[in-house]
Amino acid sequence: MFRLGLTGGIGSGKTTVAQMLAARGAAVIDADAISRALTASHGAALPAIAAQFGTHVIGPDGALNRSAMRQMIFADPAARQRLETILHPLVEQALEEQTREAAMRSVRCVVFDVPLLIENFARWQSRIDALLIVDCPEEVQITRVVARSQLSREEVMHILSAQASRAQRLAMANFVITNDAGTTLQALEKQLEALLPRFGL
Ligand SMILES: CC(C)(COP(=O)(O)OP(=O)(O)OC[C@H]1O[C@@H](n2cnc3c(N)ncnc32)[C@H](O)[C@@H]1O)[C@@H](O)C(=O)NCCC(=O)NCCS
Ligand SMILES: Nc1ncnc2c1ncn2[C@@H]1O[C@H](COP(=O)(O)OP(=O)(O)OP(=O)(O)O)[C@@H](O)[C@H]1O
Repeated sequence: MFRLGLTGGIGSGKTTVAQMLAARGAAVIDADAISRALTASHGAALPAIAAQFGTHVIGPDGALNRSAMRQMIFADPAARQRLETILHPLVEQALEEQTREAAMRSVRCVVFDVPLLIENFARWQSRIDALLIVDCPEEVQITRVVARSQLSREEVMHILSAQASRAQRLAMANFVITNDAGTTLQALEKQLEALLPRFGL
C-alpha cells in the first residue's frame, strides 16, 4: 500500500485533489473531517475543550462554537497550542484506526489529507512514502476562502500566518501540483493523472 501525504495551505485545493484521488481508487483519510467529528455535537474532544476554555465555547446544539474558537485561536498562539494539544492526539488515534482499516481492505494507495503536515513533519516523515503539495499563491488562497465562506480577508490572512509558508512546503515536496488562478479543474486533474502511476494508481 503506497502511503501518500497530501497537503497545502488553506484554500489551496487539497480537498479537491483528494476527491480526484478517491475517484481513482485511493482511500482518503481526512484530518480536518476527523477533527470536525471530534468537535461535533457530543464529539469526544468536547469535555476536554470545555474544561480548558470554558463551557461558553460549546453552542446550544452541544457542538463546538467554531466561529468563537476560530477568533480565539488565530489571534492567540498560546490558545491555539492548547486546542491542538487536546485535538491532535485524538486526530492521530483516529488516523491510525482508519489506516489499519484501509490496509485490511487491501487498497493500493492511502492518501493522508492533512492541513498541518509540514508543521508536524517530524511525526509524518516515517509514515508516508511521498509528499504531494498542492501549490497556490497566497492571493488565490485568500480569494478562494473568502468566496466559499463568511470569513473576511483579514481573518483568512490570520489563518495563513499560523501556517507554514509556501516556500517551506515546496522544500519538503516530492511532487507538486499547481493550482493557481489560471488552473481549471480539468488542468488540475491532468496534472494529477500524470502522477497516478507513481502512487500505485
Ligand atoms: C478553529 C476551528 C474550530 C475552526 O473551524 P472551521 O470550521 O472554521 O474550519 P475547519 O476546521 O474546516 O478548518 C479549515 C482550515 O483552517 C486551517 N486550520 C485549522 N486549524 C488550524 C491550526 N490549528 N493551525 C493552522 N491552520 C489551521 C486549515 O487549513 C483547515 O483546513 C477548527 O479549525 C479547529 O478545531 N482547529 C484545530 C484543530 C486543527 O489543528 N485542525 C487542523 C488539522 S487536524
Ligand atoms: N482549480 C480550481 N478551479 C476552481 N475552483 C477551485 C479550484 N481549486 C479549488 N477550487 C475551489 O476553491 C475552494 C477551496 O478548495 P478546497 O476545498 O479543495 O481547498 P482545501 O485546500 O481543501 O481548503 P481547506 O484547507 O480550507 O480545507 C473550494 O471551494 C474549491 O471548489
